[in-house]
Amino acid sequence: MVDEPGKKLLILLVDDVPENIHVLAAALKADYRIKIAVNGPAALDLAQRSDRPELILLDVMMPGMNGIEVMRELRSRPATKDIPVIFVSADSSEQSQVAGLDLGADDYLTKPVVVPVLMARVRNILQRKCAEAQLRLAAHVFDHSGEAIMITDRNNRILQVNPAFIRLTGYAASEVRGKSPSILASGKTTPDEYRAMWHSINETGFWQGEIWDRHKDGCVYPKLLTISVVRSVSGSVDYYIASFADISAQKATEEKIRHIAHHDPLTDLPNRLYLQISLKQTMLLVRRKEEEAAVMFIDLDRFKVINDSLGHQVGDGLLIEVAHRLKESVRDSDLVVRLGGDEFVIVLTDKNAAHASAHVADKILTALSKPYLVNGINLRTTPSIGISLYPHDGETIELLMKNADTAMYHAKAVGRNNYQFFRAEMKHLTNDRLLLEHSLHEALEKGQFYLHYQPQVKSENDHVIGLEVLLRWGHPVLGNVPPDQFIPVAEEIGLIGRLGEWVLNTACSQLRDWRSQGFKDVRIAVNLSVQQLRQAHLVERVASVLRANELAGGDLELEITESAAMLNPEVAIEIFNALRNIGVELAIDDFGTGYSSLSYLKLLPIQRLKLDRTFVKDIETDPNDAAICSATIALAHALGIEVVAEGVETEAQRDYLLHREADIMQGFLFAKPMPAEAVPVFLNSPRAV
Ligand SMILES: Nc1nc2c(ncn2[C@@H]2O[C@@H]3COP(=O)(O)O[C@H]4[C@@H](O)[C@H](n5cnc6c(=O)[nH]c(N)nc65)O[C@@H]4COP(=O)(O)O[C@H]3[C@H]2O)c(=O)[nH]1
Repeated sequence: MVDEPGKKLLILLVDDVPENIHVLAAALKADYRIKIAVNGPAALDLAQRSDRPELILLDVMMPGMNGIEVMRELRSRPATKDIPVIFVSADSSEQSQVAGLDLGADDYLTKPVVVPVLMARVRNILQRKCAEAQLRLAAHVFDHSGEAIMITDRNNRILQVNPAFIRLTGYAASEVRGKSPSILASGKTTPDEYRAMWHSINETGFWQGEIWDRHKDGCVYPKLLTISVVRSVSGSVDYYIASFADISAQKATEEKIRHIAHHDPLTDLPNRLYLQISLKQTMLLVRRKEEEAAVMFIDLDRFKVINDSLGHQVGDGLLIEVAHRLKESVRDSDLVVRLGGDEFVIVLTDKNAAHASAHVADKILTALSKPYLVNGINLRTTPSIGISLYPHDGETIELLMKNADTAMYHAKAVGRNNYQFFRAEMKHLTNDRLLLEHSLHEALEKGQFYLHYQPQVKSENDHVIGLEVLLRWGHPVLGNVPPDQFIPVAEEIGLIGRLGEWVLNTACSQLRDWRSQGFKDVRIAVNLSVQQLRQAHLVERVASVLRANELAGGDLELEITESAAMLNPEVAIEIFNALRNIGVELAIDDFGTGYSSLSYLKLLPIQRLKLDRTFVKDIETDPNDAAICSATIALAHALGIEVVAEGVETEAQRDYLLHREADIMQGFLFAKPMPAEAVPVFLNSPRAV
């Protein structure tokens, strides 16, 4: 029986004499709800209804079933056995009172009832019953609480613990009774933390917080602990009540959420948010230890091309492997972060961060340039790395990141697959790149592109047999932007497909013009980007352009760089075969700079290899380059493929290549790339027989 606030307690009056009932009801009705029964059976019936009385005033002498019998019946029934009963009887003998109390009555009143006495007895019994009910409830809560509860005395010795405590700590009650709660301590909570806890308990009578305890089996676990003080009326401490719950699961969830917030889901590397937090700490630490930090920005060269042409799954697989290789290239204490896309950042600290980061950059260049096998596809990529140093290149995170990014762009601009330290004069570069991207988008519509043609001659007789088509961009502000600079950007921003198509259309229509002017024997050689190679219906598009300009397949040679062909050799073989089926000739460009696999080279249905001009350049002075040229020519001839030597500038180079039987030559020695209108003049000149 626990008081329900606002609801009066119910008393059942049992008496066969209406006057008696009247007296009792008049006395009690102001403070209690009243129900009346005029005989025993009616009393029993009302006593076990759901609206059960909290107290019964029971007359002893009644006709039929007397009060004693009613009492016995009440005590025998589970629903009514605990209802307090006061006997009200005209029999004031001691014997009768004792008999009634023996039967289990809670009190005994004699008639005529003295109202104040009646009121006091009723109040006392109800208060006592209420207190008992509350105690029962508290005991139930103590025994069945999911939280461990521990009661200690004023000296903080354990008095009582509940079953949840036993479950949670592993200790039996008998093992802890009389002991200090420090038996549970793990050693992980510091003396300072305990001091703060006791300060709060003594000052406010309450403390709540997380501490680490040790289970009896030795496991350490976190718990949320609440301690409150129970004081006596005089204010002195009687007890401390501690309740606690194991929050390992909650902690694990929190940890998981923190991990998700701070990590990149694809590679599981820390993310940008984590980098911000960690870099701040690194900067403080480095300053204290008088060291330096390096922030290395790493971007994969032409990742977009791989992603767009081979699909996101392959792109994702590549990023996971790159993340793995980056981790392998640094010490455990260095931080490797994925910013997003193909951008990674490494932060390392050292007494000499420039030296350390150069060493790491070298390792990364080697590690990331090795071949990848993703979803059964052989891939190659290289990184461009920009490095900024703290405190030298910036005192804030923003500046360090910006400068490393600028240095990375510089690494890209000077040819990719290298690393660059930030230098103040690089700052203008980022703006240039943004301007370049922006301008490229509108360059086609604004008609800023045009073509140049560079003759290719047969080595043995200088006959012009072909013209390489070279794209030019004349920007009103930037001037003539070299294709080496804008073509990679066009690839990255996804413009190369449209641009390549424009080149093919324009060059084919130009060749038709020349054909109509009587130049029958030259073909054109058009460069094809890796993205075009993967374009849907490439072969149909090429066929349709040829048809539209009344050209045969053999009038067109398509040049694909070695690295583009080897990006996915199986696909390249398939597309090359389809192009061969419509008669188009095929050449591998920049041969020697990539990583051709000979087994694939044999399978590619190509007619020509173009020996890269970097080898031709030093052919007379560098024995390595000379050896590469000779070997390439021999290899190509063994496979029945012609060799075009690029960048021939001197007679000596020409003689050397002629001697090594290079089939075709191209270079400034014969002619520089020229506008379309200069071509007929050149073709008619006595040199180009
Ligand atoms: N130093 C020297 N250079 C010589 C000599 N003879 C020719 N060259 C240059 O060598 C490059 C030959 O083109 P590439 O290897 O296909 O290399 C090309 C090609 O990869 C790319 N490119 C040009 N036009 C296009 C195009 O329409 N589509 C695509 N996808 N790429 C293109 O841009 C690259 C650079 O083109 P360019 O700057 O026009 O540079 C041209 C040409 O001007 C020489 O004797 N000495």
